[in-house]
Amino acid sequence: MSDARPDRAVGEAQRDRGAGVDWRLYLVTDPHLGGGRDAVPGIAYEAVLGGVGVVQVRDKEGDDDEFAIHAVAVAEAVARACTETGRVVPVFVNDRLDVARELGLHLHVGQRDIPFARARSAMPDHLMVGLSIESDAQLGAALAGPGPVPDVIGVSPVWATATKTDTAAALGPEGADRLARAAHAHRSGGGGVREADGGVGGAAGGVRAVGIGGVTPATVARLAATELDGICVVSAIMAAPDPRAAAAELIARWEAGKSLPPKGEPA
Ligand SMILES: Cc1ncc(COP(=O)(O)OP(=O)(O)O)c(N)n1
Ligand SMILES: Cc1ncsc1CCOP(=O)(O)O
Ligand SMILES: [Mg+2]
Repeated sequence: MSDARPDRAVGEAQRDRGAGVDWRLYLVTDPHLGGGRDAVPGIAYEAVLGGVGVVQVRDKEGDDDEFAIHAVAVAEAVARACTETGRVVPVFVNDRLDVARELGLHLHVGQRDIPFARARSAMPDHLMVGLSIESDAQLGAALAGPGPVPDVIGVSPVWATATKTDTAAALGPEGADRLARAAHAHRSGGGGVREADGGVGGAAGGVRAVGIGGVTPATVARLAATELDGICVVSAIMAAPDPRAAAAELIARWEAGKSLPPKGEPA
């Protein structure tokens, strides 16, 4: 029997699947930058101990069976770190709908992957589906309704990056801020994907937004000054000599950036 659920009725509020998630620091894994597939679970474990709140398993090589074995290893490592820290860290699968469904993990899709609406309707209702957004037009289409909207958007790319070169043009922090504001302003059906809650990851309501592409310790502060709920990194953690320390530094810089007064206002 299929896990697919019918789309919610028009006018019905979408459930807030991302409530309670710490969106401030989202790790997307990469086997090459991490020193090979076998090294990735250990890096994800260390990264969660350092403060990563969301993990996405991304591996463009191998078939679905190989990917699934890899994703299970990463998810188990994240679960171990969660047991030790008492945190809850969701694990997303990049691109591969069938693997996400089979393993009961969340899914992230891009504009050139399976269409969001198809992914959403094929995924169990309790699991999140994230979507990459590269432009105002793409965000407008994603929020146009009346169907479900993404649980989180990856605003992509904020800056050009050597990690992924087949991207749209860089949005810059101003573009990322504009898209995050528009995502937060979205209210689905009967009241909103989430109400403004003031919790971890920002006080805004609407659809959550993380910024990806070229985020490093040197650029975090610039994004902390935007409406984004968090930052999303690959190389800043996967290629770091000490992934736990790298994650801790990124979170510390995000928090330090958040405590700075907005531009133009006195401290
Ligand atoms: C959180 C997040 N945002 C954006 C992306 C990029 O997705 P996509 O454009 O589909 O590119 P690939 O990662 O599949 O190469 C992402 N993975 N995660
Ligand atoms: C997966 C992805 N999607 C847009 S940019 C990117 C790669 C980001 O890598 P890095 O954090 O190393 O710049
Ligand atoms: Mg993709």
